[in-house]
Amino acid sequence: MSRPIIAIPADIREFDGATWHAVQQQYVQATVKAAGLMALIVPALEEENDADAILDRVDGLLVSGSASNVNPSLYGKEALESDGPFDPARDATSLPLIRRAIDRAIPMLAICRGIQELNVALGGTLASEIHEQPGIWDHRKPQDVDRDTMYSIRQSVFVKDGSCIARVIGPGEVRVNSLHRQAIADTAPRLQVEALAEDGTIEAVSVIGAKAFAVGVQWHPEYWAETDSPSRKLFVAFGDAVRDYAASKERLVAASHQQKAV
Ligand SMILES: N[C@@H](CCC(=O)NCCCC(=O)O)C(=O)O
Repeated sequence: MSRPIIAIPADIREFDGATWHAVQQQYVQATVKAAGLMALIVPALEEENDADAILDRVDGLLVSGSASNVNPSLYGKEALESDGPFDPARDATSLPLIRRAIDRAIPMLAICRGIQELNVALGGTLASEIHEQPGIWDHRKPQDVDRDTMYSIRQSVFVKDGSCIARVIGPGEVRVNSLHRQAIADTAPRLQVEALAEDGTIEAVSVIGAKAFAVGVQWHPEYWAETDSPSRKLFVAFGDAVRDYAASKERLVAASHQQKAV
């Protein structure tokens, strides 16, 4: 069987005087090297999206991080300039893909902005500038440092016993990186909280009743997926779920061909 393929929704970025559909290398690298899959970058379209047309052709969905923020209008709040930068095309592409992947039991891993999109897609809300709240740490990415330092593992989160993530990386304390200004405020009804930071920030969720791997993490397992054990385990588990889905799809196709041949 050839490598299963996962969809990664792109961001819209502007550089060199042009508009680009972009995904950071670390997500593709972790997909190929740690999860053992192939990645398909999905253009970010503000209109004319067709989530099912994409999902018909892949075996999983990886929703990546991004410096842009989900537009607050998508969770019932007024969008202030200070809530930016925004990426409406990314929002319009990711949220339908997330909802349809869950409906169709297609494996999904959502990272950082991705867990925030997952929460909003299922009816939850986000809090901005969480470091300004009393008792909440500064989870933002360190400034003016090299990328390895920016993504350095520097925070403890506590994985709930019996959770989906606990079955992958074990319950209890795990060390992770942290690069976000927003976080889940009201958890969507269909999500269960799976890990918390010491300051109470929600760091991981899973979809209640999901028929496939459907997990979101606020940290960045992709960045150290080849060297950090919990990061690698997450990507291997995602890869295994995608391979199972691809194999079941192949069985269905073979069975329908057999039926036609009779
Ligand atoms: N914008 C959201 C999500 C943060 C996120 O995905 N961070 C990844 C960092 C990407 C980069 O800046 O290179 C938030 O701030 O909460």
